[in-house]
Amino acid sequence: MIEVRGLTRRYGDVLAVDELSFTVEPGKVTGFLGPNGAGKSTTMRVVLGLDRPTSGTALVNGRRYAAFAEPLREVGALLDPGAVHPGRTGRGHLRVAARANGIPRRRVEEVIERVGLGRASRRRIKGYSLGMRQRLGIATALIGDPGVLVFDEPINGLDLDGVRWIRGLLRQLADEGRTVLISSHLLGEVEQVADRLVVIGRGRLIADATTERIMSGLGHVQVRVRSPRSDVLLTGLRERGFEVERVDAGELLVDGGAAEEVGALAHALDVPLQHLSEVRQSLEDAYLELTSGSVEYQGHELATEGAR
Ligand SMILES: Nc1ncnc2c1ncn2[C@@H]1O[C@H](COP(=O)(O)OP(=O)(O)OP(=O)(O)O)[C@@H](O)[C@H]1O
Repeated sequence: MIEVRGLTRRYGDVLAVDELSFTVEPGKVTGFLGPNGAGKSTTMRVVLGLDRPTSGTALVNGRRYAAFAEPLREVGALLDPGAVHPGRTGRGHLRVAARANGIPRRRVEEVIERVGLGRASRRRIKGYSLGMRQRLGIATALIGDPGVLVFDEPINGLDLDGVRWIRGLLRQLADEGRTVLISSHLLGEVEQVADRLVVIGRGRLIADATTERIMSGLGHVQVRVRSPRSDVLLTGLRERGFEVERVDAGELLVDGGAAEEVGALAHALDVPLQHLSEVRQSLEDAYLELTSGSVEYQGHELATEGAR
């Protein structure tokens, strides 16, 4: 389990993380979402003991990272897959990591197998593709068989095969009862694999709930309607509290209702319709709007879920 409580991190004038609190539970994949600069990496670095909080705490299994005598056995991290010695082979890199942490050498072969690095593990890292570097980074994270995993942007930049593979692996790791936290700046990357989402913007918590709940709160629906008597319909809709925008002489865009309601009202007013449809804003657009802070987007619906 990871518990972030009232975490604040300032860099001079920049408030990178602002009073952030959330919990990452075992047995689930939790997506940590927010646009570039939202504070995800900073939060993860504090969790991993690589940065100090200005105030607040970040605990792994109830303790600060620095308190662990053998941290790789508690928490595995993928932060920067480029930060490896390019002249070493993948296997050599894993052996160094194992030796430095008192981990038996057989684990090296086990993790090579698990991430599907195979024969590539005998080649020098400088010749690795991004996907292979990512697999090596994950193998390194898994070497101590930790119960908690923290992966910063593990899906970013992978090809379709790589994305499928990593989603499958994340699911397995959670099903084994591990705590899995993955960051991303794209909703589309994590919506399929994450059970829960913690969404942040400008260092602050925006939403913390199941993926299903957050997805159903996103995506703004409008009704597009065309009628030769659109002025009558416009008046009728406004009288009933709908927000209506006139697109042109015959076409209206209606907020806050479903197509059936608009159709039923048109029928009641004896207004003929030439077109009636629902238009849903793309989820990615809705998410960007939510995180940009430009709109208070269904704030209550998306607020932190009490019951888990
Ligand atoms: N060492 C640092 N010194 C100064 N400012 C920093 C430092 N690290 C991060 N920041 C700033 O803190 C803010 C949050 O950055 P952070 O990297 O945590 O965001 P992020 O959500 O991980 O974004 P990205 O997806 O781009 O990695 C940004 O404004 C960033 O410029």
